[in-house]
Amino acid sequence: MPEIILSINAGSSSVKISVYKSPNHATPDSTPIQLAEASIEGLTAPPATLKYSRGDKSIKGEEIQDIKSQEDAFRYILDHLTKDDGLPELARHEDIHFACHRVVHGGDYPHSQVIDKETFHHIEELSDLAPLHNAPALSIVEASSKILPGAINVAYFDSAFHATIPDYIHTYPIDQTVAKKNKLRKYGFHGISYDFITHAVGTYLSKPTSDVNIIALHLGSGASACCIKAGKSLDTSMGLTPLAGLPGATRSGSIDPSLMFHFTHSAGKPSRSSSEKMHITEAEEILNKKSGWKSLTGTTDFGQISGSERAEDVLAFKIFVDRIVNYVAPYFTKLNGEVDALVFAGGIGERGAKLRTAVVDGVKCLGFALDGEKNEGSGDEVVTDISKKDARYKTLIIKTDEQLQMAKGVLIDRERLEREKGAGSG
Ligand SMILES: Nc1ncnc2c1ncn2[C@@H]1O[C@H](COP(=O)(O)OP(=O)(O)O)[C@@H](O)[C@H]1O
Ligand SMILES: CC(=O)OP(=O)(O)O
Ligand SMILES: [Mg+2]
Repeated sequence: MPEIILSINAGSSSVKISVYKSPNHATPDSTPIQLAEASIEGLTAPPATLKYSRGDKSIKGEEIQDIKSQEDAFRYILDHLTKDDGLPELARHEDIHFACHRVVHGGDYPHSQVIDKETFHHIEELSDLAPLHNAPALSIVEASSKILPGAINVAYFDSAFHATIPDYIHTYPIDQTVAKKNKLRKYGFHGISYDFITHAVGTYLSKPTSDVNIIALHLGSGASACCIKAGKSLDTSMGLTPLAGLPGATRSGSIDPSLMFHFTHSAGKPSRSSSEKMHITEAEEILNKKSGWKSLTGTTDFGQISGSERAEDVLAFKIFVDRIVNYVAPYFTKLNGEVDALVFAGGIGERGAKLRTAVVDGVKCLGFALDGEKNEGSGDEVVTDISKKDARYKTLIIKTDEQLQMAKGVLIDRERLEREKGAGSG
């Protein structure tokens, strides 16, 4: 019997939820059938907006009030889905069999986990290392366990895709006794998206994923770059936490680590937003929540920044381009120049034509070049080739879909997940 899968992607500025039905006689190679997709965006730039699509019905961006957190967004969307008469497959909460949750920091977990008390507690312990993400995702898991007691709640980790990064890349050159004891290493994030992207490029180029070599850029409210060699993560720009690497909506990205001690004398003190469940210092608060585009321009909306000629916006735009280019060239050399494509994904990567133009211009000496018209007009396809005809290397836009990647995972791993659910209190 077809089963209903709810796939929940809690980002730092948005919650995206898709509803799927498993096909009849599903196998691990089957693709879940999407019934509806809802998102609430702009959590860091209120009012939040709702988008919804089901068949031909769509809501393009309706302003909604009083949605202040990822949990509010989850409850709102679930209510919207169950009340939609055109979605009879999900009329009651009991109709949902699997609820997939994107969890950004999964520590050493190499793959998805059914969320029982122990897993929940372990993810909670990692909250300090993903202050914008793990706690909001867990608030959704808690709500989901109460509202959907019959569903199997599964955590999919952003960090898991990067388990293949070799030790000389994931090790920081610091005292190894402390590093090992406190598990201080590069983990990397946006992995569910990079997994989707790797498969999409393989399908597009008719290659097995194990032959895919790409430089992928997931650019959203949080932004990162990933060097994917033979279908596996070789390196990525985020680190122990999602703060490292590229700047984001409210995040500084990499800076000189000494800077904070000159910025404020209370860098090491607990921040006011620390709670019993999450301990973060003043420094972490400033660099995660009060930096990035917000600190430079006053807005977290990169769409607004790219369309403006204001000096602050132009500076923010140039900083982003500079930091992105700083990753593309080294990753190109790590791949020995054997590159299938440079890939743009995420809210800014998919919608920011001007940013793509500037980034590709910054790496044109490597052999990348854009077709101006294709770059302006990407449609609904999963993969859009925007490279100039005679470019040495391809440039692609990929509409990444973390929700679909998680739902596919359910069909691949369902036996293990059902076993884990049976073994634990799930
Ligand atoms: N036309 C556009 N050009 C550039 N950036 C855009 C455009 N539209 C939206 N964005 C940006 O996309 C970002 C959100 O990306 P998304 O990947 O959905 O976020 P999240 O990190 O919460 O998952 C926001 O900074 C938003 O301003
Ligand atoms: C890991 C991360 O930064 O995620 P997001 O871009 O969704 O905030
Ligand atoms: Mg995201």
